[in-house]
Amino acid sequence: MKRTPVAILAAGVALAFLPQLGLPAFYDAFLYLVLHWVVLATSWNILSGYSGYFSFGHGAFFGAGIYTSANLMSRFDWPFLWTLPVAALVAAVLGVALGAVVFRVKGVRGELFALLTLAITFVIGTIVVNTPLDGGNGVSLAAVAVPKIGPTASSTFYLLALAAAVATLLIAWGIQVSKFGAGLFAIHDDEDAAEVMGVPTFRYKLMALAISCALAGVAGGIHALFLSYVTAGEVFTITVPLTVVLMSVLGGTRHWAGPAIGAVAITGLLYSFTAADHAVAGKALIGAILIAAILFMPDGILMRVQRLWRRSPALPALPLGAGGAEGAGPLQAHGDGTGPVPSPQPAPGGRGSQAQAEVLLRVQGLSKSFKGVRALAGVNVEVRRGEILGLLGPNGSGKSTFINVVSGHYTPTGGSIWFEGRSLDGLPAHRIAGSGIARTYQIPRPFGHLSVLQNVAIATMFGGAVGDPATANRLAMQWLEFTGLQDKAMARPDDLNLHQRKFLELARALASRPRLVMLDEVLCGLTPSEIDEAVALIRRIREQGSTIVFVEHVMRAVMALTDRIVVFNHGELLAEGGVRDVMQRPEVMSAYLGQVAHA
Ligand SMILES: Nc1ncnc2c1ncn2[C@@H]1O[C@H](COP(=O)(O)OP(=O)(O)OP(=O)(O)O)[C@@H](O)[C@H]1O
Repeated sequence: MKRTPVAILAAGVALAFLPQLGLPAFYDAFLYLVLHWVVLATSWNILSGYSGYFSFGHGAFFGAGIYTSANLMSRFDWPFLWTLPVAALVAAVLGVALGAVVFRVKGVRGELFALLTLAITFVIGTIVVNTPLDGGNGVSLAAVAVPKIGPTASSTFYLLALAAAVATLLIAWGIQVSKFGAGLFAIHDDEDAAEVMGVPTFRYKLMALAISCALAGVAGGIHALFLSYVTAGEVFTITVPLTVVLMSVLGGTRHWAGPAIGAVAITGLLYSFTAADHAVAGKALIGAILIAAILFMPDGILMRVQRLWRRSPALPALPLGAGGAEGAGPLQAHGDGTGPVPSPQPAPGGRGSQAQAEVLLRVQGLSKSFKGVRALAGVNVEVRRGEILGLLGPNGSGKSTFINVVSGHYTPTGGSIWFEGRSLDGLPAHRIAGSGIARTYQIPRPFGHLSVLQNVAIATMFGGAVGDPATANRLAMQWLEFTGLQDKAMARPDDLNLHQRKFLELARALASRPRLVMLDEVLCGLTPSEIDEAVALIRRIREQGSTIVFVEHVMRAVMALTDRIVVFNHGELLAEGGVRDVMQRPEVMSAYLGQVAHA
């Protein structure tokens, strides 16, 4: 069994004996509040810290839990403990209903998402006040019996919050080290790139929101009875979201334990000042600490401590598996069918034999317009299994748009796409990736907070359907060996030069074991010797079985690599055929080569 969950459980069991010491109720109440904020901050972090969708609506879900439990207890005489699962469910359903709408709108990210979730808090608060749920007078729970879990009522609340905190931390840890967590971290850094690499972004965000809300709902349910009298004016405020954001940012949002550390620090400080009758001074001090933390520890206390511990300032927290290279085994000579093994047979349809090869990708009448700009105007293209098809054309002729539409990054305006005989029409990008198509970006788009190894491991997990992060890390290491980046496995993408970043794009594309790879100007910006290296690598990619669509302006690479070319001009197919034949044609010379000659 893994050490972390055992440690969390052991700490939980040890803390459960605290009430046996017979401490004054004051300490029970203080510890209850600490654990209460641990649950709230950690649950917030599961969506907002991991995926980067900063929510200011946590008060709404917490409040939904409070009012669900309060009403079930006061109106329907439900036993307190029975109300907790319902509080979790109501909060989760509320979150899913919100996410199902909001997560579909691409524009609602960042600050817009934060503002929208805050607005939801006030809307729900207004509804609660103006309905019998609260009625404007609040709900009194003075008559509700506190279950006898601990020796006293205050110790019961402490034990309930402890159980909720242990469960929440275990869930947060489990998500962080899982494939699900890796997908959330990828969404955090570049949602569109994550989707194109096979991460089901919509489903993952919805799942994270549902879990986050359910845990907040449980915290709310417990807190309702702890308060014994609840009013909407105190529940549906900005205080809850603001506090959990501060706690998580202080502790560190990229680690399951970060928000808990922040919660302990801030609650402890606030309480010690309140107890000493210096509440205002306490709040001012916390403000100062937060400003200092944001300035000097922008990744949070935990990350800073981890860096000092490892004496490696560049090393980020490792969300995948047991932690980066430790999980990466030695390169397997022939792998298990998912790593970069040499193809036992020559690739079907090498140079000169494409006429007989099966059609892998068929694109018919494909068009794409951007508010009046016709980027693709009904092109028909066939890509044959095993070939390297060059996609050429002057600037703005629609080459990148072709890749963007086929990979699902953009929805086409018209036409149809068939891959291995199956229609891709209407499929989301992650399902297109899952069906065996990978792409690189003209300007590399690595996940900036993840290591080079983790970047590739994500492609292995989602495009390559590897479920276990440790296996994904091992396979990712093989792809780094294949592209010559093995020495950079633990570096951040920011530490790579352009050449290495382009090769990282290639490694990520290959790691999903695609049957079709679309390379968008991978040679752009490279030196002549780097281009030679890349050309050799692309040959090796074809040799190990992939079909390649190759968008490129570097003509010597096009000449060296392609079996056939198609030429676009103004979003239309201008010519196609053998590279030497097509490039001699006058219409191509004037459209494409003419422009290059004048460039
Ligand atoms: N997201 C977008 N919004 C608006 N217009 C776009 C968008 N993407 C592409 N276009 C337009 O579509 C046309 C085709 O662009 P595209 O990037 O596909 O050309 P390209 O052949 O790849 O060019 P280059 O060789 O310079 O990369 C251009 O006029 C471009 O301005």
